[in-house]
Amino acid sequence: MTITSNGYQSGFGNEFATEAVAGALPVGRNSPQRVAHGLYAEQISGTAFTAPRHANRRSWLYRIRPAAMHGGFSPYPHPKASFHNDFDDAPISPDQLRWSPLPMPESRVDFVDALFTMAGNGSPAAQSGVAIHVYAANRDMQGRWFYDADGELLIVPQQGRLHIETELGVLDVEPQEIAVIPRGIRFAVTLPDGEARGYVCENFGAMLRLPDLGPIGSNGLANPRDFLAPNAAYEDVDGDFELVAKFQGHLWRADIGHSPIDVVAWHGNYAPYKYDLRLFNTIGSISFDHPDPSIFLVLHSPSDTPGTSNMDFVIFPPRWLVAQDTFRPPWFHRNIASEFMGLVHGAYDAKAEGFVPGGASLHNSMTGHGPDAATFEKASAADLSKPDVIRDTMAFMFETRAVIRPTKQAIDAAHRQRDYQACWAGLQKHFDARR
Ligand SMILES: O=C(O)Cc1cc(O)ccc1O
Ligand SMILES: [Fe+2]
Repeated sequence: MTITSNGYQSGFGNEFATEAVAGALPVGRNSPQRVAHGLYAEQISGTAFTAPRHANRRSWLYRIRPAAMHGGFSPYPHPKASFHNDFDDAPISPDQLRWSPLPMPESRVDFVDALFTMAGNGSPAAQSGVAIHVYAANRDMQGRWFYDADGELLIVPQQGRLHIETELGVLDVEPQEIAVIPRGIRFAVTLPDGEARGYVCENFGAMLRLPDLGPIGSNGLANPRDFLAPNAAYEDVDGDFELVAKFQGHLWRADIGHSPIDVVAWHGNYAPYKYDLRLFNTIGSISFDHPDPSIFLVLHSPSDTPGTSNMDFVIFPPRWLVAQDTFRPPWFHRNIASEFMGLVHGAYDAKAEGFVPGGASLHNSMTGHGPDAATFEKASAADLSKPDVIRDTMAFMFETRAVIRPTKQAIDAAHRQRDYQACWAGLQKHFDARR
């Protein structure tokens, strides 16, 4: 049961239309009395029916069997009990936190069973906040599919490609690309490279969208045409299969007698998509000073407060640094927002050591952080008469308005770097009032 990609349609949030069998898409109506080829018509809405038109998302699916057809749900015993939304109320320390990469499992584990919840805030019930997970998987999802009713999934592969078969078609993604699976869409992940590691932001809040560009103008940052949604691709397979669901913070399973990847045609603007982070058009300072990292915003989930996101997805891609009389790396800072960072590739310009691909850091609201001692010394002495180029790098940040609560398993994890704060210990006192 492997479906190959049927190609992509481009544009962020477009009104897409695609059919894998000629004539399967109804013309001029959504729900004809009898759908062509004996298909069932089914709508999936991702926003309220009455959401403003610019924010309204729904798609019509023409499928072999409706989504309602499966057995009853019972609790799904996740093998490691590591995938959840228990950001409990225990006091969390304001410490700076950092982790090495999640080790590859010793036994064979698929994408869903590999998910390890690092941190989060809010809740699916409140429809606000995020959960942040990592995965290290070495097995294909076989004969089972997953959907998340609690949030859309922003998947950031770090190592190994993912072949994602969704109801609406196939996404093939590799490190330095991202995939977004909307709430409710069923999918299975297989691993063309045998193993894979990465990060997942489960967004309980408003769907991810492109930011406004303000004075930047009508182009730049992530350009809408570079977002790709799949063409319809389906299989017609019966068997004893499993459907795993995440609903209100808990996992459930049901028997299903057929592959749910049976959507022969669909149209609409509620769809999975992928984006190559290497296509990001980075805007930066060409005079002086290091700008706020909001210039690196790829996608955001707005909150009810204008300009204050439920979650901002920000990347730090390769770029030129030319600012004059400027400390060029990220400055020392404390922010109202909370910052969970990961590294897909290369090195990050604020951290000379310790922050490695597959690793993660967490700097919560008002916790001081910034360049480590080695970076500070180097950048303070750098020759600014020539530009610096940062090559071979791809760091990212999930930044949220609410404090990000690490899970107990993340705090207790053997791969947490318990000496992280030492990276600032070597910063010298240089003050001299007479100089
Ligand atoms: O490394 C960080 O902490 C992320 C970050 C980068 C930057 O360029 C400015 C502020 C900021 O929080
Ligand atoms: Fe920061």
